[in-house]
Amino acid sequence: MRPVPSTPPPEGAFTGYRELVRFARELWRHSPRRTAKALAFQLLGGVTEGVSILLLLPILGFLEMPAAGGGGGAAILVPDLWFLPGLAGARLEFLWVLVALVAVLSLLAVFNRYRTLFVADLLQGFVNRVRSGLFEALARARWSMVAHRRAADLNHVLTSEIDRLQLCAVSALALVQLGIVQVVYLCVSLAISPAMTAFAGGVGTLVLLGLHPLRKRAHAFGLLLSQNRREQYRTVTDFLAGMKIAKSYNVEEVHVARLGETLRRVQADNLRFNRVATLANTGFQIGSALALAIFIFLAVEHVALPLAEIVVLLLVFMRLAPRFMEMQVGLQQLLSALPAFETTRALREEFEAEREEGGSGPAPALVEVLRLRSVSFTYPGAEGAALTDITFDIPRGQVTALIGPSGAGKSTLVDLALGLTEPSAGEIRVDDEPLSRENRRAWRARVAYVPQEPFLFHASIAANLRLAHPGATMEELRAALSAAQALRFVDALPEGMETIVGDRGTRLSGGERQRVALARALLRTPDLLILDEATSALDQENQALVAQAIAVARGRLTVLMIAHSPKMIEFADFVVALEAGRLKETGRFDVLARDRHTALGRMMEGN
Ligand SMILES: Nc1ncnc2c1ncn2[C@@H]1O[C@H](COP(=O)(O)OP(=O)(O)OP(=O)(O)O)[C@@H](O)[C@H]1O
Repeated sequence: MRPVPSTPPPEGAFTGYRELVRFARELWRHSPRRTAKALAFQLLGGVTEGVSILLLLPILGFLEMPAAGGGGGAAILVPDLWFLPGLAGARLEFLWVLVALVAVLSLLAVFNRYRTLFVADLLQGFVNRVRSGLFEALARARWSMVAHRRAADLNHVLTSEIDRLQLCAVSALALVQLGIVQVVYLCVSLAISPAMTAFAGGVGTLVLLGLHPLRKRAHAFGLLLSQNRREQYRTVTDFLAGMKIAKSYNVEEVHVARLGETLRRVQADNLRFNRVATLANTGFQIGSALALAIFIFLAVEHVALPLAEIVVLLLVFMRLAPRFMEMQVGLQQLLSALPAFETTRALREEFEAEREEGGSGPAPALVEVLRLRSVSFTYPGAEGAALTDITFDIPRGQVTALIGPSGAGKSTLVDLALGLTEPSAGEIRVDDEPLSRENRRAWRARVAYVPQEPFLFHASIAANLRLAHPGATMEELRAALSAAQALRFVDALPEGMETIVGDRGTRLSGGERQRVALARALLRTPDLLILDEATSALDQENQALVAQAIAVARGRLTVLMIAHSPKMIEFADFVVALEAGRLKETGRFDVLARDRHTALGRMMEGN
């Protein structure tokens, strides 16, 4: 199938050079001392590479004057050049010159190896720092800021986009060295013939300036590449997350086709970009061949330089010309990778602006009651409020059941009580202390949460439990498992507590996962235990057992649980019923359940 290129990103002002400056500043800030050392190495590398060509001068001089000095064996005369003061006309043993050449080039090779290792380590450190900086900013950002982002997009920036930064940094340092080598070559060639140097330098500079539109295209291509890669990540992540569903519906091919389409688009974009880039390269090669011919003509016919100097100038020119092209290619490469830096930087700034404060101060302690007062909440970008004017109390040591139809706002309310999000209006108070930006993180340390679909890490059951309490003893782990009605099944596993639960806990059944997650929450001995339909995957018998476990802890444990089944609701002390984001009724379970005019009463009666 013929690849179809993507629609280019909307034409905006070219920002590539500004980004380049920002990138250079960021690289410098990473480690000024080591970056300065790397630049010094590049300088030294550039100078030595440039100067090594000077060694050719005496050898070429020998070619021109082999018999100079007569009968003295293989010796050469040093030509009269300003950068070899006092040596003009001196006799040098040919063999020694060759030895010096080998020695210098060997030293250069050793130095280059050291420099390569140093620069690679510096750049890896830089990339690591950017990656961990972004990861940290993401980890510390407020939940509401992170929740609406697609995991695939974050994964894309944290992995693929940041990997492209390495290319940015390598290209930037290579450009610095290229620039230095270029200057050295220009100096060498200036010493030999200022006129010819002006000619070569002028042609190169004009070509570089003329190729600006191509650099602009490279930058636009970089933006496209970011878009395409993000699409690839979305396709792959969606497929992996829903592989079971895809297989059960026999729609694997849809995902394969979607990825294929993205990959073909990437290929088409690359082809389109490479066509333009290589066209410039070809043009440049033809142009430089033409310039070279003019150069030789001028050197021979008008400037009448000696043969050795013409040969050196030719060498210099033939090294200078492709380097202008290399500079262009390097700049293109850098500009096409720079959008990755911009994406990373912008995302990090966004997260840092939404950094969650607090956490180090004392957490508000739940002594008597958690109060919700006129709480409303609207999701960012949503038209209507998910919760409106909710007021009720969650008394300490009691079990409060949150009930209501799907979409009533139960999970939204749980996120607020958990301190993950903040009310758009109204407030939540732990006793008399309002939950605020400053203490919300610290409050979460006192809350344990068991979600609808509990997440277990790919580790042992013991390691998963110790996330909640790293220093817990084996006895404490067993007690928590026992309270969550999970000890019996864990003991029956061949490796018991050391059993690895698989990716996201897939080696356990849904009910087993929920009970391990409940044990993890209990291990924390929280002020508030929040269960988001945490018993939904349990059978009747286990539901009753968990309900019993929670009932036993009544008085010690404050529980807020989203519940649907009457089995779970009936052991609650208080019930809060929501409907369409509003409080429908609230009160003691026994009072509401007895009243046929209440939603709970009708629900329990129908049971
Ligand atoms: N991230 C979100 N962005 C925008 N709207 C949302 C978001 N999450 C939930 N909503 C909306 O807020 C309302 C309440 O949703 P919520 O998940 O709290 O309901 P729920 O009572 O927990 O439902 P269920 O019992 O089905 O889980 C719904 O109308 C839902 O569409």
